[in-house]
Amino acid sequence: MTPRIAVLGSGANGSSIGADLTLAGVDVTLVEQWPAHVEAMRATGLTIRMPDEQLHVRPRTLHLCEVATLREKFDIVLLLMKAYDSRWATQLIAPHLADDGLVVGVQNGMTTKTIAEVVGAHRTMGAVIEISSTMNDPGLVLRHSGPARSWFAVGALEGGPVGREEEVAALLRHSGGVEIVHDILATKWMKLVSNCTTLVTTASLGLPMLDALAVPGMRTIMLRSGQEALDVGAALDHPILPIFGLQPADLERSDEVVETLLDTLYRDFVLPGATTTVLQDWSKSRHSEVDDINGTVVAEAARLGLSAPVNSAIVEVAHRIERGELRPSLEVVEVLRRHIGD
Ligand SMILES: NC(=O)C1=CN([C@@H]2O[C@H](COP(=O)(O)OP(=O)(O)OC[C@H]3O[C@@H](n4cnc5c(N)ncnc54)[C@H](OP(=O)(O)O)[C@@H]3O)[C@@H](O)[C@H]2O)C=CC1
Ligand SMILES: CC(C)(CO)C(=O)C(=O)O
Repeated sequence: MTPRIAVLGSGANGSSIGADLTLAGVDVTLVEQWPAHVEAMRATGLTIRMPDEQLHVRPRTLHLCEVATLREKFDIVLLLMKAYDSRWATQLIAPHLADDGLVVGVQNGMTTKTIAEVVGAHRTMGAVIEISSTMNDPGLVLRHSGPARSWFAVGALEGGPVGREEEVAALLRHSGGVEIVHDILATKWMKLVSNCTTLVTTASLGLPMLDALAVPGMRTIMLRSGQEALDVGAALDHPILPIFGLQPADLERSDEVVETLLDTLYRDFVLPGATTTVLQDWSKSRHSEVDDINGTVVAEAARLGLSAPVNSAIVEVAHRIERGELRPSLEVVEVLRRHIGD
């Protein structure tokens, strides 16, 4: 029987993957919380604009409130909501997941265990996603990195559905390169290191990623943030593993890991003018994934009796921005320095 697939959270990345699966003839349904986006996809279709090509598809769509009308169960749910929405989104879809179905957290942040707490480790698959994309208008995604420049990792937790990774990899391969990994938590932590380096740091200046990196003093703050995350990962016994298609030999020098990740991300995935998913949230007046990214490093450091002053400063600044006390701007470089104590 043809597997029934859902993309739960069809924002920038969910829509891109959903469009690729629709074009490939997969039985896929896009479930989405932004009413105007669902209505636009139903009325005129979904457009994915990439640097070298444009896709236009008519996907099957569901408003979140229509999930309750579903009769058949899904075999695989690709969860592409923001990390902070993982628990309730998994609870929402759980009654509509087949007994041997899988929920795959195709997100930033350490969401795999959260998903497993809801549907069980045996129905959970972890994933790392590297697609750079933006969605500002309903029905239209600007995908900066097409399938040839997108990368995923897929892996099961211990006690999870080991051996079924290929079912998920086969789907994601329509959207980019896929590696099956044996230590998904360590692989996701490596992505967290990259995210700590780039996401909230550059967004807090209100600039596209490339411009923010060029601001004097920023590269140092970014690398220090990533290094703290890497150090906390080491204290958690996470090995250094290659992501973004790198090889183990590329990360042999432990003092250069964060810089290599940063340079690889900027070289292979980020286009001029591209803003982070965090700045996209802020520009829509939504809160960001800061607590799932830098906040996770601070929390894990505290649990281990360590400190993470740079990530603490970044969390504090992001919370001030989200409370409306600070605007993302160049002045934030100084604010960050003061919080760090430089
Ligand atoms: N975007 C990127 O470049 C990258 C993102 N990621 C990660 O992928 C995951 C998904 O991110 P991404 O696709 O960017 O997230 P989006 O914010 O685009 O989408 C996530 C969910 O939020 C909803 N949403 C977004 N804006 C609004 C709005 N104005 N009102 C109501 N709902 C809204 C989305 O629907 P809709 O947007 O339709 O409203 C979707 O359901 C995250 O974990 C992210 O960190 C990883 C690599 C790169
Ligand atoms: C592409 C980028 C930097 C932009 O949001 C990102 O979100 C990621 O690498 O996870």
